[in-house]
Amino acid sequence: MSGAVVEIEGAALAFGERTLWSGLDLDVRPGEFLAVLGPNGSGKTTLLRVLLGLQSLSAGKVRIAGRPPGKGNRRLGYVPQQRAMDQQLTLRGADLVGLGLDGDRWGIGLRGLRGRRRRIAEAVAAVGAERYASSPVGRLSGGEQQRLRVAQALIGEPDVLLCDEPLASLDLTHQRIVTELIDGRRREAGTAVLFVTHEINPVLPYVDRVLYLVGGRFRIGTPDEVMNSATLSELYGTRVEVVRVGGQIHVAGAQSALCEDEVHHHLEHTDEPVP
Ligand SMILES: Nc1ncnc2c1ncn2[C@@H]1O[C@H](COP(=O)(O)OP(=O)(O)OP(=O)(O)O)[C@@H](O)[C@H]1O
Repeated sequence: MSGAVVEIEGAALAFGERTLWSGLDLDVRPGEFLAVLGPNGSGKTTLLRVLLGLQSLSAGKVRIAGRPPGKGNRRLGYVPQQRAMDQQLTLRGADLVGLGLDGDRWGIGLRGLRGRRRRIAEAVAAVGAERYASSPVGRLSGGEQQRLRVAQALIGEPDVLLCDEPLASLDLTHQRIVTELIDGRRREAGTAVLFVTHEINPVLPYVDRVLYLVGGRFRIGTPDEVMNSATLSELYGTRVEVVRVGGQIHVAGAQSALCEDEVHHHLEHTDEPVP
């Protein structure tokens, strides 16, 4: 036993002729914060789907807390990519958060019910969502819905938290609230965090290691080891300039190396920070 809570060994994933990544070996320790970066279509979400047991590997194996993914693995929390919820959805915010407790043994009776209510209230308060916790989620803004999803993922006290661009629709204040919440959880409870993001800067102070995927290749290391001109130039196969300004990382020049149209489209603004 390596002590890692996520163990990925010799993993490969291909769809038809296209290999997203192969030869991926990665152990994630309890409490570690791993940022998963890479351009559109590089396989970031697919990696999370493998860990969730929703996608099988083409080769290799994956273990979460020593067990295969899927199989009722309650050790996982998941914050999906932001998608607007159906406006007609009448489920209340607090009930959405409470779904994260499903499968917990609350027992029957008032004590179980009170305990459940208290935990939901605490989770709602932790993301600052008290004001709208009783409203139907379909009527809430994208950012409000996203804070409830984070509360839902954390309430089950997971050993591993999988986040798919959880900051995408949040303003700067709520980006900070959510990242500090996730950071607090991993520090206090040793939850390992795999955080897919296009933008490393909002989480840079927390990141222990980066997994950077590009066109079937990848690098794993500390932000300093991966987010530098030499490493990213090698990964993209062209000259890429990485500059640190005021504690932030800016990447320029990667777009010319990317051959997929959608990637060009995504990166067409030269001053946009490249993932
Ligand atoms: N079940 C599938 N069958 C075939 N191709 C798939 C399947 N699932 C994903 N893909 C393809 O694999 C590629 C990687 O998708 P994925 O969603 O993992 O990328 P990503 O890195 O998360 O991208 P983005 O930054 O755009 O969210 C995409 O080209 C996608 O179309």
